Amino acid sequence: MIEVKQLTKEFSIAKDKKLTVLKDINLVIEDRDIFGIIGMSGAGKSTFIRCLNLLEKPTKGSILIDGVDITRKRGRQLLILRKQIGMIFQNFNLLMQKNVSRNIAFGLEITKARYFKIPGMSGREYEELGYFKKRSLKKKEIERRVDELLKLVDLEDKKYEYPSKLSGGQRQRVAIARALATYPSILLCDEATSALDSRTTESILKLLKKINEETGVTIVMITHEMNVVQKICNKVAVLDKSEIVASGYTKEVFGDTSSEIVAQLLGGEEA
Ligand SMILES: Nc1ncnc2c1ncn2[C@@H]1O[C@H](COP(=O)(O)OP(=O)(O)OP(=O)(O)O)[C@@H](O)[C@H]1O
Repeated sequence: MIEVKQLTKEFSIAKDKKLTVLKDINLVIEDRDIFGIIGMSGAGKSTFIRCLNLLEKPTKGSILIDGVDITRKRGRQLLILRKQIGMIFQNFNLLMQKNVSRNIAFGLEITKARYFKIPGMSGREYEELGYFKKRSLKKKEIERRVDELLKLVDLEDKKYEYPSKLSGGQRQRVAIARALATYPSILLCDEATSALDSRTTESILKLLKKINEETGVTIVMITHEMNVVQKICNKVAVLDKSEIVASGYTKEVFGDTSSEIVAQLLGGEEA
């Protein structure tokens, strides 16, 4: 569970001048939710999602993941916590000089085995596998995980292909596999389907839903595409001028005809 408490983010924009981008945000995202964050351009969506994995440091407030306040962690503890959060982006951010298999393996190769938290594995099993040791994963272990992920995202036939030879949808599948490689419990999606056509968007959403159901990963997505939220988000929060103005089950939030901002968003009047 993610609990966001009184989160405020200010940017210094000039001497003695601050811009408040997030103001006193309170939000609970439950395990296995597919949670959408929507709002007009400039509302603070990107800043919010970047605060969730501490790419931006909150000015005030706390972010608790399973009860642990990540804003207070430093060094090795922060590294371990960060492994619980994967992220995908609008422009995929793949390493163009590496093939699909190496892109997916990248996070596994640079992470010490003890930073992994494999779901369902007991302490004893970890010990037997040497997961408490300082070593990196063995080549064979990495290959096994890469193959598992290729199967999950349905790209087994592209294992040795380079990103330049892939379609946008295939690139996003590689990015999803890479983000999930270290067994995160949370996947953040930053406008993950905005660069894709409607058919490809559909197939990526289907994949995300399948992954959510099969692995139990919690998904938090920011998007300006209302149809995306309607298709897969069970819950949604509306950000308007730095504040959460509505949140709850998608059907209820979108069904609230008295909300001007919801009407604007659904009417496609996004700037
Ligand atoms: N590093 C920064 N320094 C100063 N201002 C910033 C910084 N990052 C974002 N902002 C400002 O914060 C506000 C919110 O930006 P943010 O990117 O979070 O909004 P958004 O809802 O994601 O918008 P969009 O949908 O257009 O991407 C904007 O006014 C933006 O200019």
